[in-house]
Amino acid sequence: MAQYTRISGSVGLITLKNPPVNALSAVVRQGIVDSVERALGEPEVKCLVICGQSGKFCGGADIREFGKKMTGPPLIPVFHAIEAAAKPVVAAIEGIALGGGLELALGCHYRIAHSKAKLGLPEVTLGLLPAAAGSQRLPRLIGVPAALDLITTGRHVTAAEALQLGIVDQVTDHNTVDAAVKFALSVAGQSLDARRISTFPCPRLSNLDAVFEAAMQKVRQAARGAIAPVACVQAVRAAATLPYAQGLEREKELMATLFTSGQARALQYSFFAQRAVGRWSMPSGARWDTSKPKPIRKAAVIGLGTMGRGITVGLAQAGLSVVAVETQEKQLMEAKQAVSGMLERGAKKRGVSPPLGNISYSSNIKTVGDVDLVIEAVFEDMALKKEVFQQLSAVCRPGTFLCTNTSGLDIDDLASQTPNPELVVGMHFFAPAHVMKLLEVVYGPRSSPQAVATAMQLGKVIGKVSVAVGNCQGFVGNRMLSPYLSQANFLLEEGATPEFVDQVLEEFGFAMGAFRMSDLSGLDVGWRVRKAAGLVVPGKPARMRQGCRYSPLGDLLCEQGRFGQKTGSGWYQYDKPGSRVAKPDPWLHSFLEEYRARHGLVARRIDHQEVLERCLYSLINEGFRILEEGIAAGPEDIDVIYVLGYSWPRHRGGPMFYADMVGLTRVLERLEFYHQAHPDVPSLQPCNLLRKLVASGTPPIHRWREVIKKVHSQL
Ligand SMILES: CCCCCCC[C@H](O)CC(=O)SCCNC(=O)CCNC(=O)[C@H](O)C(C)(C)COP(=O)([O-])OP(=O)([O-])OC[C@H]1O[C@@H](n2cnc3c(N)ncnc32)[C@H](O)[C@@H]1OP(=O)([O-])[O-]
Ligand SMILES: NC(=O)c1ccc[n+]([C@@H]2O[C@H](COP(=O)([O-])OP(=O)(O)OC[C@H]3O[C@@H](n4cnc5c(N)ncnc54)[C@H](O)[C@@H]3O)[C@@H](O)[C@H]2O)c1
Repeated sequence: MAQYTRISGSVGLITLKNPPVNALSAVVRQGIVDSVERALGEPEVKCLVICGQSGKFCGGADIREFGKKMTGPPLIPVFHAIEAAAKPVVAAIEGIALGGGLELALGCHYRIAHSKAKLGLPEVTLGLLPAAAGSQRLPRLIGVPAALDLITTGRHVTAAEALQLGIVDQVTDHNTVDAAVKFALSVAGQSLDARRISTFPCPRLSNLDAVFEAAMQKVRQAARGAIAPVACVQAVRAAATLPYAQGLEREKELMATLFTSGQARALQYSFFAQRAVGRWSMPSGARWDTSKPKPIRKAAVIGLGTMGRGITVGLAQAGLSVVAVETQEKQLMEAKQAVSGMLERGAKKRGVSPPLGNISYSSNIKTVGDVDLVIEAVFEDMALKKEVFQQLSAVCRPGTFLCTNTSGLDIDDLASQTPNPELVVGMHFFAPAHVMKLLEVVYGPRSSPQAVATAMQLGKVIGKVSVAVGNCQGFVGNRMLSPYLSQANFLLEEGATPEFVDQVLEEFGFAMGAFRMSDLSGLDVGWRVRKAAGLVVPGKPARMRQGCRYSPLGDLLCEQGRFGQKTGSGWYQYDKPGSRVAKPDPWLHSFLEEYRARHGLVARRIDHQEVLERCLYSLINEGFRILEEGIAAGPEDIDVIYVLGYSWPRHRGGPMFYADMVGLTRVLERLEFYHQAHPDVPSLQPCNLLRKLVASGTPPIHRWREVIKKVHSQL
């Protein structure tokens, strides 16, 4: 609702009330209409202030209303009525003014923001554009280049930047509503002619075509097939080239296409999924709302290689004390330098001082005796990790949580090295650990709910989206990647090239195809894992292992010292070791031809559809297995992991959402088809849960949990 009160006799105060973010639901919109009408009708009222309750101005349109039948007054006429008012209307912006919230403020005559407020038009991140006249008013207020930046990226700006850009008129450190009331009284009675943004001409640009061409090129490159950023550029172009009323028509037209698009559905699903994963549960029945985390003030990181350094930076930046341990003196010195550099660069960007003093470095594991939680990040070697866990158990005080950053080793096996296995969980970060948003929190059968809650909470403190998952080889993300990569390899054996497979996957929206990604992460990583699993055995018949089809292509490349970017060659060639520009490699093509000839394989023409279906559907099938086994609680968990950790295109929601969009019947049919053609590839055999979902009438994704529950109760 919107509450109307009178302040100091002559100020009408409208307070938006719709927790948690005062979104503009039908009731709130109606409340604004009624309150504005009332205030304008009261002769004693000289000016109006609009604010939001609980220190939040407004989070925009109510996203939960999208997709339902629209009721209540539409936003544009509401904002026009405010702008047309003969009494000054001032927006008092505390906390947030996002999307429709900022558009509401732009409809007001003045805007006063608290210094801690964040403003922005993030509609593009939901597959939309600011269609309550935001795309038309903002360029008129701050000019085309700045408006293009804000609208196409959806980034939030601070109050200070908003003031600099001209979005707000004043910033205050004090009570914003008081400041707005005072301000409103000071301008009451003055002409409002120069305050109605819709009447402003859009600031002229001499190089208009060039600016829009550059903007379009930029969004097309970054968007990887997303349609909303393109529509945002088109809408701003309309503001720059058309009168306001016609610009609004164009905005409406563009929004109509976006509003019902699959991409908008996917992005909005993704928005809610990222919030839903915080409400985790374990098969034991333990849940986020019944498990209390322990506060973590001091943490230790063991092993300061690629991952340990990033984790140390993340913890220190969040204000925690960190003991950083590395046994190799040379590595320790290098790590100290690298960590300090990362902290300094990060601090410079944010205009704060680097928290260098939060970290103490040591080569002695005994220095971690007084920490609350340890994150181990030594080499991916079970024997070494077990030794480290035994040492930790001896030196840490009772109750210290012991976490491992292993990429996929058995958490339970590690926990068994300690007298308190309930304190052990996986905290699986993604490289670079201080940048990537995803954290897989892995619980073993003996991990306590408090250990899970603590790791989830710590993830939140350091700015991650944490997803709780069960213990299995590779956990959720890497486990699903395995059949995807296998299919990519099989396709090469059957006639494709790395360039073609990558092109198809990149056109789908991945930042990198399977082979470019493998070259970046290092082919030796998987090789080591396969060796440890007994799959790389010289002299064994090549294309079968443990009764299943196996492609030794990656192993053969590693035997040649081709580890990817780091060695200057892998699936592609690079100018020099460490170079990032992948070029097709004629050597690799002849190597593939020789390989096929040696194994009696005849290269055939493979089309886009086959590449996409075999890579994606095998990955999705593994996702269904993970749900069936209860390793992930719901499809949202898997989708968040893939969007945030594996560059799955956000506008496609995630693998499980994509399966829902394609249609489960179709996914099942195609898997059956491919499995028939490749009976020695078990990952193509449709899993039971997928069959059950299809058999139960292919319910939409938000109802899968009901079927999953039934499957679990039958186990
Ligand atoms: C043809 C039709 C024409 C339409 C006209 C277009 C109008 C306009 O241009 C479109 C929009 O405004 S589009 C909108 C543009 N606005 C945006 O894109 C802003 C989106 N919101 C955010 O970015 C963040 O939530 C905040 C930064 C606001 C708060 O962050 P934080 O403090 O970390 O908190 P948190 O954990 O993130 O959220 C807490 C709870 O609030 C919930 N909720 C939040 N916003 C909601 C909303 N608008 N609605 C509903 N619910 C919303 C959220 O789901 C969660 O509840 P859950 O039960 O746990 O799921
Ligand atoms: N690199 C990635 O992309 C990535 C991503 C997620 C998880 N992981 C996992 O994180 C862990 C670390 O990987 P990384 O890539 O940072 O490895 P890395 O080789 O870069 O670093 C490992 C570090 O551990 C140190 N170390 C070894 N034994 C030690 C001991 N007993 N005490 C203290 N330090 C010791 C080594 O000197 C080295 O500096 C592995 O388990 C890996 O699987 C890696």
